[in-house]
Amino acid sequence: QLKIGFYSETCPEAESTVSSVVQDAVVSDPNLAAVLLRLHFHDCFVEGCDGSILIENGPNAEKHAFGHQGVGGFEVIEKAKARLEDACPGVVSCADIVALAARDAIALSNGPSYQVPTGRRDGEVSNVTLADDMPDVSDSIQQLKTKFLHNGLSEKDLVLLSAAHTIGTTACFFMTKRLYNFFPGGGSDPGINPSFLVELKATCPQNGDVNVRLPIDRGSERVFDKQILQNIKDGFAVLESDSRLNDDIITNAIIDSYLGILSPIFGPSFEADFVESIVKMGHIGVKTGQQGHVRRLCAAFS
Ligand code: HEM
Ligand SMILES: [Ca+2]
Ligand SMILES: [Ca+2]
Repeated sequence: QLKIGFYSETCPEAESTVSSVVQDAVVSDPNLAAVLLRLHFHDCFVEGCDGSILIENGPNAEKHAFGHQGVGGFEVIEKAKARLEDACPGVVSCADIVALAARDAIALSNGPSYQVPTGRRDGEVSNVTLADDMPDVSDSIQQLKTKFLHNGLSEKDLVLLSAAHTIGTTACFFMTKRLYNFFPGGGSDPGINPSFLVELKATCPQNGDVNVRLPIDRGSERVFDKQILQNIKDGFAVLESDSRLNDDIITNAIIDSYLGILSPIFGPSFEADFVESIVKMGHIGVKTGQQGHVRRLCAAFS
């Protein structure tokens, strides 16, 4: 139902406007690339890619859900929306702006460029309980697979989309359990490479400041590349959920396929397959045609 260039007649400058707003934002704060990419994931996984996460309708708004902890980039989306309301009022949906911004963020991080099918309409619900099934860092590999499958995404999509952690940072908040309380009696995740464990504990000491941030892809936090997969394989994953991809023969083999371990010459392309997966993610539960509406302000239903 979505199509590439949906706005080519109704708002020809739609995509270039989003690109220029995202570019300005990332130049002034490089980490916004990661933030915008994450925002697209969190939007799509709750009620579909419909801008539901952008709504600010009080303490029970979806955006305040625990599962959305740390999500941001709202001001960038709202700025692009304001420019587009000036240029072509009531035409470009907030849901599409989120999807386009994620694409631009990847390109600005030296990742693959791709075309985004557009034509999403904005959703009309927002409730904190709707995000209860968001994937969690502490989920088992089985839970992660199930949550992705519920959104029409395969094990391969799970691996490729988790590799979005090739850019960005996490707060120590998400590390505490993994470093100090992994088992009921305490202790750390045995999946962490011992030399890395020392490093992680130094950055996130027990009872330390949980707001301290560290790169998720060790040594490559600003570049969109497949280093994250090598790090995961070697026990250098920072996020617990990424490390869980090692726990399963299928996801393990998928990681290996991109690292050229199974077939050094004829292996699949990480970049090309990532693009396929993120475009697929961008189709989750989309509203098109007469469904939903196009908001005037991304944070409000009207
Ligand atoms: C598989 C399930 C996933 C889990 C459990 C998960 C969890 C997390 C957590 C806990 C953080 C740190 C947040 C913070 O401290 O601010 C994070 C960051 C991030 N996630 Fe995920 N994530 C998952 C999948 C994805 C997917 C599918 C994408 C995009 C396609 C994505 C993109 C990102 C990005 C880019 C960041 C860095 C954000 C920043 O620098 O502020 N994640 N994720
Ligand atoms: Ca949504
Ligand atoms: Ca990287």
